[in-house]
Formats: sequence, C-alpha cells, structure tokens
Amino acid sequence: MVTIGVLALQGAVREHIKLLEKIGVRAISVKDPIQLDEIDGLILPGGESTTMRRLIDRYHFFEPIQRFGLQGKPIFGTCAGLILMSTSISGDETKHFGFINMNVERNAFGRQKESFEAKLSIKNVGEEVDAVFIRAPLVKSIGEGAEIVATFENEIVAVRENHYLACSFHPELTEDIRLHKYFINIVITNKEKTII
Ligand SMILES: NC(=O)CC[C@H](N)C(=O)O
Repeated sequence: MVTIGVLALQGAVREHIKLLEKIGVRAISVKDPIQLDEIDGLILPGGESTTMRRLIDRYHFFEPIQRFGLQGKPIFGTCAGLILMSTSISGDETKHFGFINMNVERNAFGRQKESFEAKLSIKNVGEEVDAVFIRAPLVKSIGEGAEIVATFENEIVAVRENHYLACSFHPELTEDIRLHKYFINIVITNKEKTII
C-alpha cells in the first residue's frame, strides 16, 4: 500500500484527495514538511503558482520538497503545480523546483479560452481522457530527459521526466481517474525498487 500526499497550502487539494480515495489509495493533506516522511509520492495541486510559491517559502517547504524529489520520490504537478516543477518560466526570473527540464508560459490560453474542457490522448494512459483547463500554463519547450506525454492543439500539455509528472490541466476536477492511476503506478514501481 502506498500513501500519496497532496501539498495543502492552497488550491485544489480536496479534489485530489477525493479522487485518490476513490482509487483506493491512502491520501493525506500535507500541511507540515515533516509529513513528507510518511508519504511515497507527492501531488503539487493547481491553484495560483505565485501564491503557492510564497506559502512554500513561508512554511519552509522548499528544501524538504526539493530533497523529496532528489531522493527519487515521485512528484505530480497539476496546473500551477506544473509551473512549480519547471526549470524556467517565460518572462519570469523566479526559480522553482526545476524537476522537469521545460520552459513554461503562464496563463497561455488567453482570455477567450480562460477555462474549457477537452478530451486528450495521453501516452500510456489512454484515449479521450477528460481534462479541465483553467487559466492553464503551456509547456513551450522541453529539454534533455523530458518526454511529451500529451498535446492539445499541437501544444504540450503533459510531460514526464523519470519519476516526475506534470500536466497543465486539472484531472482531479473530472471523474476520470486514469492519469492519477498512472501516477500511482509510478509511485508503486518506485517503492518496490527502493525496497528491493
Ligand atoms: N488552474 C491553475 O492552477 C492556474 C495556474 C495559474 N494561472 C498560475 O499561473 O499559477
């Protein structure tokens, strides 16, 4: 059995927890860095990346999350969480975790398309996967090690690099559990590897 933590500083925390519980894994809200010791995988939820980053610093999460990732523990960033996982942001000097070698653009869809739903083909996950985009970022380019997992209208919307996964949409606001299952499988495989 694996335990997944959802960083609970801001954003769509409860929705992730509900979906994880629906799948049948143990899920906890992570409000204190000490809780990172009891989880096997972490979700950085959607919300507002500048606010979330400020709270990460205020509650002393930056180093512990960085260490968590560098230890080889899986992390899944959704929407604002994707921004936090990037190596660079267009027109913004803020340095985030840099877990995935990618450059992202915030709020990339413009006003007409502030929020919308789409069905995506996601590599190793499935076809017609439900996705909700809300003031979503886009991945403008990826570097060595990063792999495109899904595109929407020829733009990159999901990326994986080893034990790191990120998507620019909100899978937790749908009933579609397939992308979360995919992440949980990364966590399970990783845990088995560590035990052996
Ligand atoms: N739904 C979301 O997480 C939106 C992300 C938000 N636009 C940001 O830049 O942080």
